[in-house]
Amino acid sequence: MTAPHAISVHDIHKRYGDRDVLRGVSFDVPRGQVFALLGPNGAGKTTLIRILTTLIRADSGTAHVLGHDLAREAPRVRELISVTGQYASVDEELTGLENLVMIGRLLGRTRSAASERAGELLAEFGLTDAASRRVGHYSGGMRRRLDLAAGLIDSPPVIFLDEPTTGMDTRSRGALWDVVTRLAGQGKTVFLTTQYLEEADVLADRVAVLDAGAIVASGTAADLKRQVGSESIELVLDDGTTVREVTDGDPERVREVLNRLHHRGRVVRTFSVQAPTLDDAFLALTGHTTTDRKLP
Ligand SMILES: Nc1ncnc2c1ncn2[C@@H]1O[C@H](COP(=O)(O)OP(=O)(O)OP(=O)(O)O)[C@@H](O)[C@H]1O
Repeated sequence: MTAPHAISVHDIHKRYGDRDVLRGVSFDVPRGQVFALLGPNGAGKTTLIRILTTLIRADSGTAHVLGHDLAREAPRVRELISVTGQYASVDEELTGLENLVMIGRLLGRTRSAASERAGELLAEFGLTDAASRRVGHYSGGMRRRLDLAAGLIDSPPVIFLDEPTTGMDTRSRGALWDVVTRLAGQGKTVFLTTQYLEEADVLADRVAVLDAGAIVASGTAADLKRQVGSESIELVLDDGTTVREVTDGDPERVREVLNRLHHRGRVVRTFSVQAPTLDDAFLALTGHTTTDRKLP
């Protein structure tokens, strides 16, 4: 028998009132991979994480973590996972070190074992210098890293991160990306949700795109980018309107866009070349942008 996948999701449905938030979601995450669920606000990402971490139940469908059925073996699943949400859950009144020691003690470690593990994690997450500072004085990025460290005291094999870098500046985002890369290097399976195409591209072995509760595309980031195109141009016209087009680095396609605007008598004020955004991906994959479609 082959070893079960780290995460296996089959035909999950979830409805709130008359709103179908998840509409038959299925995918597998092999062990030791980083999997990114990419989608805009309200797509259903947090709802799916809450289901997979046993906080809420799906209306129908099945899901397994390392072969354990979420519906029948929730306590076992909880031993195998850690989950870090969008809001830090550590105590602001305590120092970083005190927070981790306290959680270690709650998990049944002796004081010296808890301190030792806390020291290891603080070092691993670049927080040693801030160990004896109160968390209330940490930056958002430092808190998020401490929060993630708090979930890793017992070194669970499967790690869920809900939008781990939303609202972070570029430096904190880079620091968190390093942490995720290191966890993957240790053989952990990481499931993360994100609104950033670039984040999925940098971190994930496989990406699934969630749109209004359904997976509309999945594959490697390279597969996805092939469908989306590698480059877009953004033009601001003299009346202030913005035009974006995927051009894939092809000068001919840039010329076509400029000619078209010229024939329509439009004057281009500025011109920039950009990597595709989540909006470009959505437009290419679904025919609509992230904002022009509401849930059914
Ligand atoms: N407990 C709830 N009761 C009713 N509706 C809910 C509940 N939780 C989520 N929803 C709705 O389900 C939809 C999906 O929400 P969800 O939080 O899963 O999206 P998301 O992709 O994580 O977005 P975000 O990036 O905003 O967290 C939203 O329209 C939300 O309003």
